[in-house]
Amino acid sequence: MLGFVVTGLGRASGVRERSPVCGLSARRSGFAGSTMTSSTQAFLAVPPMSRARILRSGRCTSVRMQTSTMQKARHSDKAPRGVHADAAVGAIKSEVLQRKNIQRPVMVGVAADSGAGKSTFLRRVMRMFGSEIPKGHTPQGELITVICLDDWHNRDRQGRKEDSITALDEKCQNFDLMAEQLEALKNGFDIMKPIYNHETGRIDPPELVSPNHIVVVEGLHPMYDARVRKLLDFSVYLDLDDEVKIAWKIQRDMAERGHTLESILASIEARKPDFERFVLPQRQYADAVIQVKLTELLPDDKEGKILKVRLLQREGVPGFKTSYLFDEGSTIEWIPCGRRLTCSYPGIKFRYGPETFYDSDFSAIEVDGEFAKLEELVYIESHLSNTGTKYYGELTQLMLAAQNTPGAYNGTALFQTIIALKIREIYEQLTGRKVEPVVRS
Ligand SMILES: Nc1ncnc2c1ncn2[C@@H]1O[C@H](COP(=O)(O)OP(=O)(O)OP(=O)(O)O)[C@@H](O)[C@H]1O
Ligand SMILES: O=C(CO)[C@H](O)[C@H](O)COP(=O)(O)O
Repeated sequence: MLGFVVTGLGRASGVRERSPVCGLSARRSGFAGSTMTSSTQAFLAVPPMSRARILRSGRCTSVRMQTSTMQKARHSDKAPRGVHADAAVGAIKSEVLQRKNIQRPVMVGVAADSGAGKSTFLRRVMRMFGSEIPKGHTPQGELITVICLDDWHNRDRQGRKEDSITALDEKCQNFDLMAEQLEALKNGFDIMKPIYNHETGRIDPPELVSPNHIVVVEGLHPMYDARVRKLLDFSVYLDLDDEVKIAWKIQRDMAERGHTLESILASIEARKPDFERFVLPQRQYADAVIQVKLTELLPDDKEGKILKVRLLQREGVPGFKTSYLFDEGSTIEWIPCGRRLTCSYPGIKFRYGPETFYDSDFSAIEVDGEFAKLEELVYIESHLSNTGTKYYGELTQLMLAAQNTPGAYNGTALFQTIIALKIREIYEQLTGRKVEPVVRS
């Protein structure tokens, strides 16, 4: 038994509303400074409930420490310049397991390049579990926690510059620590996870993250390291063609961040070799891939407003019943425009069929074009099966509820919503639990 008083922990600085994932305009927060202070050490020794309270309040109170429940992570000091020396894993199982009655955390990986729509997708997923996005660095809702893998970058922005290395490079991640901490979380232990602060480009002292019913790990490399990959119950890859990536980045970075067209194109080009080397290969491991391409309904369209979106679903994944159109396993082309579905130019075309992807059995649903009226989607929904809905029309209701989000009228929202429903279904299948629908009929 140890016993001392924690003082001067400092404030959780700059806590502002942020997106569920890395690097969106709302900025990340953390504690000031980047090395482990005696107060941080003392903090690690406080029981998890008290630590959580301190973190949530953003204030330091004097806490008399009863017992030590955290230990230094084995791989914490492997990073260059010892940046992760203060990371830790729980020495005993998290009290959260009992309090929330968690049987086993279900872990989901979401991989994509920066700007590929992870935040937009994860907002849909979080809404599926009724979670408002909590404030703070890592959103920890009642049912779901979303962890950004940028937090295991082992060099800060300056360090990357000095070493001429991009954030996508495998050498820029502390995979040993990532694997150790995510495994601990999956096995029911709290962790003190590092923070990569996108506002300052620095690595901040760690934050407490506890196991949850569902833990999503998202970012550039969730399926890169075999040890992390094996922890995942389900994995998703968001796969944008270059033209679409450029169109979305232009729209965001020019409109919202004041970048020039030249600088956006240059940054995409500069990242490309490492993207192809370190991020893209993870696509082969994904259980679901959402591909976003330019439309084929308009010849030579480069604008990126009308999209062809494909949902590739791996067959045979435990708990994952693949969705299909009309008749499972057959090949279908469908133009639903007519009396039951209003279409505007250039129309809408669906395809469904089995497909071999990286030598594995997949099925693919594809939609090219835009929906004119979301309330008519129920007609499409009535021809889709295994969507994971709990009542007839739930998919349409969810699409309607998110009608002001990016891609609401095309296949990106449709397939992202189906995958969010699938994550709910997989969670239920793997745990035997039930989750109430958030949007009622
Ligand atoms: N389905 C979509 N249709 C059109 N635009 C989209 C879609 N999804 C995302 N976008 C736009 O693309 C940009 C990037 O999206 P988002 O922030 O979700 O990506 P991200 O992967 O989280 O990015 P980062 O990693 O850089 O934070 C945003 O401007 C967003 O509005
Ligand atoms: O690809 C990224 C994933 O979000 C970022 O560029 C990377 O994490 C580095 O962040 P920053 O540019 O804020 O230093």
